[in-house]
Amino acid sequence: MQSINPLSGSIDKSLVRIASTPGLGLTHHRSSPSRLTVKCLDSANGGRTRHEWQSCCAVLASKVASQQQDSKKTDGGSTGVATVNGHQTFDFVPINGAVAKSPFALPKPLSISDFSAVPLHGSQLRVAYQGVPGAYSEAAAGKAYPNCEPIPCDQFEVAFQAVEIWIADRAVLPVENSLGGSIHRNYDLLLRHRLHIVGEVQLPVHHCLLALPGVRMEHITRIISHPQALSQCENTITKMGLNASREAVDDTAGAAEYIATNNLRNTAAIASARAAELYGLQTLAKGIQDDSSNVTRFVILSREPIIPRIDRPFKTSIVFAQEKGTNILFKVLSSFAFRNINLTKIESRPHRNQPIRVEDGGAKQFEYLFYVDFEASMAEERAQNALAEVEEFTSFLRVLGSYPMDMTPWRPDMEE
Ligand SMILES: O=C(O)C(=O)Cc1ccccc1
Repeated sequence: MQSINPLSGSIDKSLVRIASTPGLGLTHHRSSPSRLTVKCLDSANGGRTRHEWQSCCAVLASKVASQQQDSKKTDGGSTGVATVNGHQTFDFVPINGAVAKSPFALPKPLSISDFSAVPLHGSQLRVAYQGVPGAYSEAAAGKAYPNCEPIPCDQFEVAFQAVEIWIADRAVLPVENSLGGSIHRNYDLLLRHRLHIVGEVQLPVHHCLLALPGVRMEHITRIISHPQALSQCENTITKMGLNASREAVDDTAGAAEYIATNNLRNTAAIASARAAELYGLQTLAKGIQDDSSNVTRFVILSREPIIPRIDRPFKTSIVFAQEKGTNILFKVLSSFAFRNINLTKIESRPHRNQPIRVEDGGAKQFEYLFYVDFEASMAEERAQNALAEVEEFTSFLRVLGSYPMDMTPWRPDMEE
């Protein structure tokens, strides 16, 4: 029997090779006179080590800082110029006659082809999230690390990469919601990348319907938001009798920012009260989620796993592929049941590396990967024994992380 390393917890079998993210190299170019951008290269084209990355980032950061100084001088110093998270910003601009904080006053999201170098801020933990300021993921980052520097990214993939290339220390990723269910794409990303889950955050989510100041409910013909937010509010919106199309965008706060930036008077966003404040929108309705107890679960990702402990409640997340045979899933689940280990989640996803198995008689079976969360620490013998047994029924098994459970007492009226 193969032994399990309780730290990394990985038991990769040679039969199934799940590709880890290739090593990334770094180059930089100027995309505009005042903006330095960073491009990623595959390691095959001359990748760099982690330490080289760190020094590259530091060099880039100082170049950006000096460029910002230079452009401030040449611009002659425009009124209301400020700095947020080390980014040059413009403080207050009028939107539709109202004085609101400009979307441009907030840190710009990192994008995959244009990695703006983020200044390194001493010992402050940098937490990457998908979206723009005001997104629920930013609130989740703040709940996990109250003094962190949140780093907005335009895609989840970019948030993963930001950690992998040391631009950020952690990434925060929504994985499931009590009303909307699992965020499937993020399960796939967990497998594709080699980051470790080091924590979880459960965030009560209270959605608002936001529009430009002066816009009334009857003007709204379009509602835009993150697909999860649209699905969490679907019944309420239908009951409100709004004759509006729904459109999915990358994140809730991004929807609010889009309305403000484009002065869209027929469009409303589903987003947080904080997004309304940041982008100068008014709240047409609040608490529009279909159930007041609407909670989103986020996982916190890091380059290194944490050391599992037994002095507080821990959860462990695994992913596995079944070995050929009968009742495999039942056998796997019974490995936990016999040891009184509670399962909190099971999710199946298509096995993209090997989506179909052709049986002897020609029947085609779809192949799945199973994601399971259970309430035990990898430091516990019962968890190690359960996984050793699971390994016998699986062709691939990986521990995504063993981490403290979010035990924050919860009330439906807790506002985010
Ligand atoms: O779009 C956001 O604000 C996110 O952080 C993703 C999300 C969307 C809806 C509920 C919880 C998280």
